[in-house]
Amino acid sequence: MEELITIENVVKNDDKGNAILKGISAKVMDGELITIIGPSGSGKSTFLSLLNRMTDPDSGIIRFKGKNYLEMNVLELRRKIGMVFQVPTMLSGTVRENLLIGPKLFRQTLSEEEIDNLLEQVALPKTLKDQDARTLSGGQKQRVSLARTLANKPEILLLDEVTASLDPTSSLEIEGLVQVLHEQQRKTILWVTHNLKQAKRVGQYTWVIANGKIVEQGPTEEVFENPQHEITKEFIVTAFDQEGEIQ
Ligand SMILES: Nc1ncnc2c1ncn2[C@@H]1O[C@H](COP(=O)(O)OP(=O)(O)OP(=O)(O)O)[C@@H](O)[C@H]1O
Repeated sequence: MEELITIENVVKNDDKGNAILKGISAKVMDGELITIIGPSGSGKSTFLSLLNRMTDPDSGIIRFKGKNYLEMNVLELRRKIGMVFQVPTMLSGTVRENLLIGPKLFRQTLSEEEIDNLLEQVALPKTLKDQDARTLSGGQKQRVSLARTLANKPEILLLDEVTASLDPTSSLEIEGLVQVLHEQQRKTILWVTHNLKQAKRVGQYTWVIANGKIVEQGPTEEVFENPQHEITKEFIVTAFDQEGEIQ
């Protein structure tokens, strides 16, 4: 299995120089689905934003297939490593126009067949193509947002709380779509979620970020069933306790 992303001792400070991420090292192998969990404010979103160069580390190196991020063209990198956010932002225009935006940056377009195919991947009817994207429901917008990222044919998908603002049904539907992308297209996925049940359900591997460090990483089942680190134990037990089901 190929090593896609290599993270070497990455430090990221806030504007005042306080460390948000305090030396993170990790590897992402081709085809993995990694769920990233951890207490609120621990640095999960900051970590993910470094991986598609929305921001750069203060020290340390991130590599994609061995190449230093800083030596890569940003647009090209974001095309290969796509990101989907908690709140789907639709640009003005139809669903079709929203899907064409990414390829347009590279002077490319999508055939109607490719558009239909993208809509099919996110389980939206073709008939939505001509609808104003801003009139869609929250769940539909998140599907378009996912399809818009997929239009760039990314090798890696970064998902930042993508189901957090959806109702439980839409959330499970998006979850299912992502799992299909992973299983059928072998997409590599890093998925930050505060929904521990979701992290447990979908993850192959799970990383726990606490206080700006990865304090635990391993196969998802092991992390949940037999956490090694005190912070993880407390975090998982407290969360499941609140939901009324310690396992
Ligand atoms: N641009 C910034 N300037 C200053 N502080 C920041 C900035 N971005 C993030 N932080 C701080 O860094 C810490 C980590 O934030 P981050 O959003 O990465 O955490 P998180 O684990 O994703 O949290 P949550 O689960 O609540 O979304 C927080 O204390 C946050 O206030």
